[in-house]
Amino acid sequence: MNAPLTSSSLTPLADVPALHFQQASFTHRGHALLVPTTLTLSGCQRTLIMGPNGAGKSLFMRLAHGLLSPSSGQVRWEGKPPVQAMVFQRPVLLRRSVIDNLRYALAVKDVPRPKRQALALQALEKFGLAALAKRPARVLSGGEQQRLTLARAWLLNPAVLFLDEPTSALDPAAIKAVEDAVNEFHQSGTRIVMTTHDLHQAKRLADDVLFMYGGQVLEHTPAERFFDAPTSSQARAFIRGELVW
Ligand SMILES: Nc1ncnc2c1ncn2[C@@H]1O[C@H](COP(=O)(O)OP(=O)(O)OP(=O)(O)O)[C@@H](O)[C@H]1O
Repeated sequence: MNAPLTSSSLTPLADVPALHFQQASFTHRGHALLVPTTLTLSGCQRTLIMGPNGAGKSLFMRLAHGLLSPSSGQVRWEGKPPVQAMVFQRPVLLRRSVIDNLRYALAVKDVPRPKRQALALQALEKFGLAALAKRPARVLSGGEQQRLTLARAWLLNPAVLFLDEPTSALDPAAIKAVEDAVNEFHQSGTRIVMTTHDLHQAKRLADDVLFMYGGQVLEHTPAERFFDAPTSSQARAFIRGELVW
């Protein structure tokens, strides 16, 4: 990460509203992919969602972000839904230049045209992409594309940033760049909700851990407690590397 983005694009963050799952479930063709779940995400925590393949982590996150609606129960923000951004495992970018991807995001956000170029350039500088500004976004390497999606999210100044396995296809240096960015979002007051399969990454980043298995949230606890003394046998097996699905 380079220089801080001083003229933060947009308004400072107010307190991040709580997100309540109230008996929220998701069923598909008679299969309960998320059993009725009640929990609250609050504050500016970095919540890491862990669990084996198929546990329901992405599904949970899509429900939280509003990309899916629960089959029963509610997923509800306390008050007005905040500005949110989501970063996926495979970056979703427009077939445009690197800088145009950022300018477009600012246009959608109704940032006045004269300000867009300067803000986009600052974000590129911050995420180490300035030299690539004019390159087509889709020819960037995986790590560069992920940095671009983070730069775009940064310009949106989200109160909540969802990340679905954002580093699973990246090399160690690119992983570090993403983790540094996540921490900068966190320090600027953004709540982080992120899935990962990497226990070491979860230990580095997590304030709290949400552990899922078979469409259930089995644990939602402070990270230290989760790693030192998980309460479920499934989480203990997962931490030992013995729970595959
Ligand atoms: N929109 C959907 N409609 C129907 N089934 C879905 C939907 N989303 C997810 N599923 C199913 O729900 C289950 C959980 O999927 P999900 O992607 O949430 O798992 P995950 O824990 O993120 O797994 P992985 O670690 O492999 O990414 C899977 O069996 C998947 O096929």
